[in-house]
Amino acid sequence: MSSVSQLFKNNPVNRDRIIPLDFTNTKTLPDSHVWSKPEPETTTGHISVISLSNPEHGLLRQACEEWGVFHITDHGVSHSLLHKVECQMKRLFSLPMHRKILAVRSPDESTGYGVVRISMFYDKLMWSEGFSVMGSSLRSHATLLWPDDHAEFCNVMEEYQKAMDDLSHRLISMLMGSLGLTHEDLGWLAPDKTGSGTDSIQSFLQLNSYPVCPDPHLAMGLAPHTDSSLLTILYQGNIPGLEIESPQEEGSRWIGVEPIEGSLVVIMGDLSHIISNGQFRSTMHRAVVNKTHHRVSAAYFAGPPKNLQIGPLTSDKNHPPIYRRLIWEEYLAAKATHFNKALNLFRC
Ligand SMILES: C=C1C[C@]23C[C@@]1(O)CC[C@H]2[C@@]12CCC[C@@](C)(C(=O)O1)[C@H]2[C@@H]3C(=O)O
Ligand SMILES: O=C(O)CCC(=O)C(=O)O
Ligand SMILES: [Fe+2]
Repeated sequence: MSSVSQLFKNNPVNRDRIIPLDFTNTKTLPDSHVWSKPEPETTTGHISVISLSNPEHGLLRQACEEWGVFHITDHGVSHSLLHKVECQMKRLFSLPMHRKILAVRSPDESTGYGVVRISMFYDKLMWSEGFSVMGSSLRSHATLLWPDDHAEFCNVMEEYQKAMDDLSHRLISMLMGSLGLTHEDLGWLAPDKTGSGTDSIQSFLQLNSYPVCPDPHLAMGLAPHTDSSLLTILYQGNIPGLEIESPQEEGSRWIGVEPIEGSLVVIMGDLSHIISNGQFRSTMHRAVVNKTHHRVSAAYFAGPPKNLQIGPLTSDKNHPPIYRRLIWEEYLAAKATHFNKALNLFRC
């Protein structure tokens, strides 16, 4: 068992915060899902688009420092695989509730159907449902959803995870390269040819579904949070919904990250903020919902290998480390208790 899975055992979610509302049978927004008065209109920003065929370190670094988010093109993940992932997500979330519930995540488990874990930190419920995949239990959960017909779903998700493993290795190397770090500085980041063993990154796949909502201005798809990963690779199809907090007006303005056909979105996580000694921004983001389109997204979270200590990689005497060293599991445990205040607990 991975130590991240062990962490779920130690931090179980309250059972009543796992099963989502049956959205298909809900024609008006229940009070439990009403968030706030309407906020100011979301604006759009110039989020960088970086081609991985010829990435420029300067541009990459600037995107990580200013926004903490960027689009990637020429990433090598085929259109046909992205299309298959989207179809399989829609297939899963369109199942009737009585069937999805068969694969519900148990309170101390990482894999299965349910609401996202951060739900426990908010009084109101979110207008979303998810399917989380970690480790080897994908097939057993998919069998519960489709007793005779789960092979296609599993094959597509396994192929996608493999593609994301490769891509995240490349991205992590590039990002660290943009900070002037070499493979010697980062032994473990050097691509692991086998993709296995203790040296490989740990990952987690979260499939999100945001059903059509009767009153989107009063609902929340996914509440504001930062990701606890090194980085997250998000496939959001072509329906807008992802928003990031404005770097200039934190806490008051949200900027929509408009989908770009065939691109993927990279979101810097808290651990990249730590490794870069506070230079990379781990952006607060959220997902909003809409009245006409069912939106799905697939978020792949990449973290360091099991039990590997990470910390600020800086030898600059003028900028001593501002965070202490930690392992991913330790950080996730802090996040599971202190949520958005977790990062501060690791400041030197
Ligand atoms: C590996 C992880 C990242 C995550 C917390 C978790 O331990 C498992 C669930 C992940 C997820 C997926 C949806 C959004 C998110 C904020 C959440 O509630 O659960 C992330 C978590 C995170 O980045 O902290
Ligand atoms: O669906 C989205 O656009 C955002 C998903 C996300 O932030 C997450 O899963 O952590
Ligand atoms: Fe996120």
